[in-house]
Amino acid sequence: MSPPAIIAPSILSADFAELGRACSETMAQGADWLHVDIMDGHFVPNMTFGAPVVTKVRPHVDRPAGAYGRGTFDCHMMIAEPKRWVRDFKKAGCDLYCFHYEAAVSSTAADTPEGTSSAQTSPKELIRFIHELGMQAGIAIKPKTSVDVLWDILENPVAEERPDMVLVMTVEPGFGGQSFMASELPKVTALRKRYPDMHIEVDGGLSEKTIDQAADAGANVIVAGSAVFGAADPGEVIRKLREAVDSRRGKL
Ligand SMILES: O=C(CO)[C@@H](O)[C@H](O)COP(=O)(O)O
Ligand SMILES: [Fe+2]
Repeated sequence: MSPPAIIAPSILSADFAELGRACSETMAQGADWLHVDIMDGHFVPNMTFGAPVVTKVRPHVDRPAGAYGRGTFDCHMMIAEPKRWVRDFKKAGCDLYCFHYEAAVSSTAADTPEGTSSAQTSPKELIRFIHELGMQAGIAIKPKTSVDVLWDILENPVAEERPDMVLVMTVEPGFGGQSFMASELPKVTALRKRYPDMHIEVDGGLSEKTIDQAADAGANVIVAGSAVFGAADPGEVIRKLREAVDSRRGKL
């Protein structure tokens, strides 16, 4: 049976002037995780914030012990140098560090604040590093990236080098409020068929209108920004997203 629904509102659509309060309120309305979009203006044509903001927001949300518990900070790293920021985000309170496959395979040497090189890292080395620091590791793919790039990474016999979650983007990364791309769902279907127990996250354009398609394909971690933060009753939206996923468990 596929894992239960995890609803992860994207705080990109929250009021940044009230970020701590927005996070604690969303959790009280029934969210499981908080999805934290980190954008660097290079990997995507937009910027958000870095580890210092995560450090300040983190204490507003309780985090019970154990992986994937309520209050998990699911950091979606839309950044050109994913290896460079792993330590900072760990210190800031990130629980799940989800980097982009495209960034990992194309990142080039650069100096870190410690003066060491963050030269090109293979996805498996990056996953191992994230695990060594005690975080869960996710790997994300953009719409133009084939799901086929993931098979070798997922089939790695070394457990520490395998991701805990795959994120299939259902919009081009960079902005909230875009239209859902159903064209990406065959990737989810293929992943769910091979990996019944794995967390598969979808991100971009998820709402009460699009959740049925995503849930049918087998997604269980649902990111929703504008649909939750723009709703008159965010708790009701979270409840409906959860129900759509959980009602399909065991039928996929
Ligand atoms: O990563 C991203 C965008 O790049 C997302 O997490 C969006 O923030 C989701 O927003 P909605 O499409 O749900 O409004
Ligand atoms: Fe995201």
